[in-house]
Amino acid sequence: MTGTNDLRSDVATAAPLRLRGLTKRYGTLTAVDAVTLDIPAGSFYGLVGPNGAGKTTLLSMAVGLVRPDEGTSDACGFDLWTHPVEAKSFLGVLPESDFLPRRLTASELLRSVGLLRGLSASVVEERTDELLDVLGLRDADNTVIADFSTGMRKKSALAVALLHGPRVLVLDEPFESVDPVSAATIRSILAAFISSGGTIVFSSHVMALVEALCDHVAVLAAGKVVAAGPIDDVRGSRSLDDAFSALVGADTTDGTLSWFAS
Ligand SMILES: Nc1ncnc2c1ncn2[C@@H]1O[C@H](COP(=O)(O)OP(=O)(O)OP(=O)(O)O)[C@@H](O)[C@H]1O
Repeated sequence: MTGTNDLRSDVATAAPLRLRGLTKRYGTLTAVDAVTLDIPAGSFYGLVGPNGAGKTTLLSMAVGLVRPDEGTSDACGFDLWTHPVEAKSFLGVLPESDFLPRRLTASELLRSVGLLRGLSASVVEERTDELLDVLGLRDADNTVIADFSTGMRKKSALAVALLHGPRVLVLDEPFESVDPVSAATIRSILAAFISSGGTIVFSSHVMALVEALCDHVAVLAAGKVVAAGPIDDVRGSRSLDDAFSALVGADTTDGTLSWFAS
């Protein structure tokens, strides 16, 4: 059996995230069907697909939140299920669902999470202060999370994902419900994270955002990867929007409902 020290020596060269044959079934539905993807080091990787394509299920399996029926996920060389503590230490995760404790303020949340993740009290204080300022949450710090707007919760969850200094960020719809000013802030934070050598995987429905931010993209449809790779290869001479429609099937309805004219 390979020991943790042997595995750790491979961390520098291992792919930040390596998915092999990930499959999840719910009853007769195969939500994710044998997905294999390598997320290259330093990439800004977009995951796109229609509603119900399996993006959240795939990302949840990739980070160890949902157990796959088949397949594996490795973060920096550590399997999420056989070496979860090591694997998760490299990951910063923004899940889709609202998991935040409702009775804490953002700073109470960050302090608790930081200490639970083994950071020293001084580092936790420093990073909490910085995150509250950068994400514009300082003025809301006399408000508990239960009274936050959806966008404020999203920014608090992003702060939680960033706190321990992960190498890989896995973000499910990070820009959903976020106002344009906050979205610009989040974009700058993500760009700085990439510049400092990090890797990001994020899901989105907004093709313009994926085109503006990402160098790689995977298109998921009905649980399967239908295209993946450098974004220029996937879209070819088309816009990503057009490539997406061609890959997943364009909407052929004209949007008219029978009672519109009555
Ligand atoms: N816990 C669950 N139990 C049963 N079915 C589920 C469960 N979670 C997801 N599904 C189903 O799996 C499929 C994929 O869902 P998923 O949320 O992963 O898609 P998605 O691409 O993230 O969708 P969206 O873009 O709408 O957020 C859907 O048909 C969904 O109904």
